[in-house]
Amino acid sequence: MLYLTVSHIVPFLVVLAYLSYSLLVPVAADRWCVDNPKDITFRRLGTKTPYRHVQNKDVRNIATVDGCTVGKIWGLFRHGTRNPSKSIIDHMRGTLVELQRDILENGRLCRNQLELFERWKPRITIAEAKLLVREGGDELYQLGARFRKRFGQSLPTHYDADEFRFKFTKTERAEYSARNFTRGLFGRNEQIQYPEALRRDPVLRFYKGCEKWKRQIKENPYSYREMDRFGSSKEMKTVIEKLSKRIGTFVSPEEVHAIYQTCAFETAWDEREISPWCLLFDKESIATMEYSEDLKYYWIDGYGYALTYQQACSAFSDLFLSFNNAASPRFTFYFTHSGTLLKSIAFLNLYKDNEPLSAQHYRYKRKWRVSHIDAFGSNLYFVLYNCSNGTQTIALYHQERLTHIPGCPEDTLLCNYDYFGQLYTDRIAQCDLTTMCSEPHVPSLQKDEL
Ligand SMILES: O=C(O)[C@@H](COP(=O)(O)O)OP(=O)(O)O
Repeated sequence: MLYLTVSHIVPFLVVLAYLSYSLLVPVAADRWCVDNPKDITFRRLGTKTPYRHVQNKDVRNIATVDGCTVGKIWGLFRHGTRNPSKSIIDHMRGTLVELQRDILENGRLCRNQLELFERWKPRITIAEAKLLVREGGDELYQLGARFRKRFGQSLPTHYDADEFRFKFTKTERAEYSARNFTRGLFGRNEQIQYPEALRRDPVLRFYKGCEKWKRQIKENPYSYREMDRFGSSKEMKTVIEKLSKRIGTFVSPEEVHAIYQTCAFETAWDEREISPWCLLFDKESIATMEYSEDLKYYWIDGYGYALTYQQACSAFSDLFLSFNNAASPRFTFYFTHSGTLLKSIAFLNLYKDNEPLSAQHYRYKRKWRVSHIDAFGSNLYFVLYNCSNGTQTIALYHQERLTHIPGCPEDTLLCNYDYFGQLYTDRIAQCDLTTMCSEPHVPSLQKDEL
C-alpha cells in the first residue's frame, strides 16, 4: 500500500507547478504585447510626426518685448498631416495586407492586439496620395488661431492685402494648409488673395529648380550611404528579427520601412486611433527606425552637403527684402514642404551637432531629430520689433517657441537686427541660384514628383 505523506506531496506539487509553468507560461510570455503604444510612438515618427506631438499650446505673452512693437513677421510653414506617397500606399494595399494575413495566422501578438489587426484594412487609394487630411487642416487652423492669440495686438483683425502676404506652393496640401491657417487667424469670412502658385518657386521650394543639388546630392546613392550602413547595423538586424518573430514570417528591410511609415501615417491621421502596425515596435526598435530617418534627412536636406543649405539663401534673401523694405507687406506667411524647412534650419545653423551624423554614432545624443524639428505643420518664423530707442530687434520662433538664433549673443533669445543682418551679409550678397545650381550634365534622371 502506498502512503503519501507531506514530504512526498510537496516535491510532486513543485514538479507539477514547474511543468505547467514551462508548458504554459512561456507560450503566453512568448506573445508580444505592448502596454503603452502611444508612448512608444510619441515624437518618434520622423518627418511623419503629427504636429500635436510638438505644438506649443501655451499662448501667454511671450511675444511682447518691452519698449518695442512688432514691425514685421516672416515665416515658413510646412503643410499639415497628409496622405502617404504612392509607393507607401502601394505597400499598404499589397505587402501589408499579406503581412496582416501572416500575423493573424502565425503572429506572436497578444489577443487584444491581434484584434486590432483583424479590423485593419488599407484606407486610402493611390488617387488620394499626398492629399492633406482632416488632421492636417486642423493642425494649421489651430496654428493660425494660436498665432492670433500670441500676436493679436500687433495684427490687424481683418485681412488687408497690403498688410499680409500668404503664398503656397503648387500643391493641394500647401494650398489647403494656407487656407486653414488663415481661417484660424481671421475667422471664416475673409476673402484672401493668394498669388499664383508656381511650379518652380525660387523662394518657397528653391531646390526643385536646382539641378546640381538634385543630381549631385538628392539622386546620388552616395548621399544615402550612412542610412544604408545603418540599414545593415546590428541594431537594424535586431529590429528585423524582432518584427519577423512578432509577425510570424521573415520581413525584409523594405517591409519594415513600410510598416514604420504606415504606423506613422495612421498615428498622425487620428489622435484617437491606434495603428496596429505600431504595436509591432518596442521603444528601442522605433528609436532605431527614427535614427534611420534622421540619417536620411541629415544627408539629403540638412548639414550633409553645403549646397543643400546654401540654396536656402534664396528664401532668406526674401526675408531681408521684406524686413528692409517699408513698402512690402508687414506679415508674410509661406506654406511649403519638409525640404524647405530642413534646408532653412541648416542655413541658420540650428540643431547642429558637433559631428556629422553617421551610422556608428547611433548611441550619441543628438540635436538633429526630424521628429522634433520637421513634423507635419512645422513652422519657423521671425518677428522684427521696432523699439522706442530707435533700434530694431529680431526674434525667431521654431515650433511656436522662442528659439536662440545661432551666431547671436548667447545670453539672450532676442538679437539686435543689425547684428543679425551682419551674420548673413555675405551669404545673401553671394546668393545667386543660377550660378550655385548650374551643372553641365542636365537634365535630371528622375521624374520630379510634386
Ligand atoms: O512631398 C514630399 O514627399 C516631401 C518631400 O518633398 P520635398 O522636400 O521634395 O519638397 O515633403 P512634404 O510635402 O511631405 O513636406
